[in-house]
Amino acid sequence: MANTIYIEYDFTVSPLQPASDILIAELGEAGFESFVENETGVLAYVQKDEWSEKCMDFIAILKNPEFTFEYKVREIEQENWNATWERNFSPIQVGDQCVVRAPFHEKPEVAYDIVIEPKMSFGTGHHETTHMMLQFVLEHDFKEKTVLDMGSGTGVLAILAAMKGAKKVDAIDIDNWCYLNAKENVERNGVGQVSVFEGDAQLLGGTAYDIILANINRNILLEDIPKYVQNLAPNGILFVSGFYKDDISIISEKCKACGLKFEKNLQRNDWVAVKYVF
Ligand SMILES: C[S@@+](CC[C@H](N)C(=O)[O-])C[C@H]1O[C@@H](n2cnc3c(N)ncnc32)[C@H](O)[C@@H]1O
Repeated sequence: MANTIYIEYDFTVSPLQPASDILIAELGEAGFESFVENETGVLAYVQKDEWSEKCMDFIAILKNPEFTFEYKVREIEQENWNATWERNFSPIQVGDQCVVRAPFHEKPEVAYDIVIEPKMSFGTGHHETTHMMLQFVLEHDFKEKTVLDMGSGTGVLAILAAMKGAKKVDAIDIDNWCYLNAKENVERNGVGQVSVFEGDAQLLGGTAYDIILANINRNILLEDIPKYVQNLAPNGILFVSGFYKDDISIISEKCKACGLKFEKNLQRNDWVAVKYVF
C-alpha cells in the first residue's frame, strides 16, 4: 500500500505562548490533524489529498497582529513521521506516579509507565488537555469500573484507566490512523481490557459506563454530550476537555440540561478539563 503523503507546516511563532496554543486551536478547526510543539513553535500536519479542500482559509490566522508567525512547508511520507517525532518527543511526567514515554526512552521507576508511539495521533501528554485528563484519571478510582474513552487518539487515557484497574475500557476514535495507532499502543502496554473502535458517538448503544472520558473539542462535545450521557450509569462521571476556560459555561449548560452537575475543573494555560457527575 502506498504511504500517505502529509503536508508539514513548520511554524516559528513569537511569543511562544500563547501563540502556539492559538495556532493549534485554529489549525485544528481548519482541518489540520496533528501537531508537535517544539522550542520554536509548532509542526502541523494535514493529509495532502485533504489539504486544499480543508485548509484554504488558514492563512487568515497568521494575520493576528499580536503574534508573529513564519512557516516553511514540505511534503513528507507517513514513514518519515517517526524521525520527526523521535526528534521532538521527550518523556512526560504527570504527578509523581505516571510517565508517558516512547519505547526508546529509559524505563522509569513509577507505578504507571505508559509507552506510546503516537506517530500522527494526538495524545502524548505534551498537550495541556491530555495532561489534565491524565491527572483526572490518576486522581480517581477506576477499580472494576467500565470506562469509555471517546476521541481516544493514541489511547493514552484508556491505557491509564486500564492500568488503574478498570475492568472494561472502550476507546473510540473517528480517525482511522488514531484507531490503528491506539490498537498498537494498547497491545504495547499489555492492557487487554481495552477494546478500540473506529467511529464516533453513533457507535454508542447499550453500555452504561461508570466513567466517560472525552477530550475532543468544544463543538463536538456540545453536539455529542447528550449521547454520552445516555450511556452513563447512575452516579456516573463525565470528564471532558479540549476547550478553553471561557467555554466552561456553555459546556456546563449543556451538561446541566442532560442532568449532570459541575464538580470541578483543572486549568493549564487557558485550557481546561472538567468533571461532571450524575
Ligand atoms: C484532542 S485529541 C485527544 C486524544 C487523547 N484522548 C488525548 O487525551 O490526548 C481528540 C481526538 O478526538 C478524535 N475525534 C474528533 N472528532 C471525533 C468524534 N466526533 N468522535 C470521536 N472521536 C473524534 C480525533 O481524531 C482525535 O484523535
